[in-house]
Amino acid sequence: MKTQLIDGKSFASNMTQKIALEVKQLQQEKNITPGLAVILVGNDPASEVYVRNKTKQTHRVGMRSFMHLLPETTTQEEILNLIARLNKDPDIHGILVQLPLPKGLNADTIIQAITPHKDVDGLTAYNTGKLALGHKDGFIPCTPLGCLMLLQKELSSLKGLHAVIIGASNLMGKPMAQLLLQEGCTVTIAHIHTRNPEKLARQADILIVATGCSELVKGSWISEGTTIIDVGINRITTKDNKTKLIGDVAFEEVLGKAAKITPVPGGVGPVTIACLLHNTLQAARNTIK
Ligand SMILES: Nc1nc2c(c(=O)[nH]1)N[C@@H](CN(C=O)c1ccc(C(=O)N[C@@H](CCC(=O)O)C(=O)O)cc1)CN2
Ligand SMILES: [Mg+2]
Repeated sequence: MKTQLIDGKSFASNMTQKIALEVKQLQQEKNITPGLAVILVGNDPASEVYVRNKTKQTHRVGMRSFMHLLPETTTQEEILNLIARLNKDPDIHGILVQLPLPKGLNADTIIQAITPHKDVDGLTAYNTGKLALGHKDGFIPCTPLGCLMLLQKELSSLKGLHAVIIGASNLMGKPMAQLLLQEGCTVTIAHIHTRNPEKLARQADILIVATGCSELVKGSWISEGTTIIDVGINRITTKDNKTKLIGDVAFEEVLGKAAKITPVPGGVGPVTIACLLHNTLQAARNTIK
């Protein structure tokens, strides 16, 4: 079987082109320019790359970007005060706190301080509850939303398919399960305590991997014809001292077995950012009376 690559980069580029047109229309018709505030605390190099990409894409679609780069020593109270100000600022339609936060800060308390109608990461209890109830008017976390869009494009129907998700985080695994359940998939979530995850993976029509463990999923875990969404982005140093990005799936080993797979880089990552812009546009539109 020839494994087809799922091109997230071009999917994201199509999405952002459409969003840019819609931003222009919103400005012309309603005099509203969507504004996104991003809070980055500390100097995590990967987070710095993602936040830079977010800013670049925000400008590219014609939105305003408000960057808050805070030192590692910033206190919980200072971050909560900043969020309280951003919650009230009418120029800001979306607020996100880049994760992970430095040790000593309580990420949950900080995220829950974001007003739900500006929570474009979809991580507050309000938006999590909306998703669980199947309400369509909440914000859906960007990575699982992107994965769903890619699956809908690649597969004619998701109904009845067995989706196995490896990883149960609030950012990815849990919302992904809710979304696929609503699409009519039979969903299995595997996590750190799951026995024999390879056995579950072999039963998957769709396998979604978001663990942060480089190449955890081996070729022997994959049955012929599975569609794989690899959410992992792991930076490794090669023997010749170069940095390389690899996924949570041993890519070379699954070629020839999987029907389709998202590459790393160029798979899920770019679509995550496009979904952030999609949610920010929605947040701005929601302010129209
Ligand atoms: N508050 C949030 N924090 C984090 C999220 C999130 O959705 N909200 N997700 C990830 C990081 N992330 C976005 O924030 C993200 C990761 C990777 C990419 C991306 O475009 N990756 C490229 C490679 C880029 C590179 O490292 O060179 C690719 O896969 O092709 C976008 C967004 C954790 N934190
Ligand atoms: Mg990718």
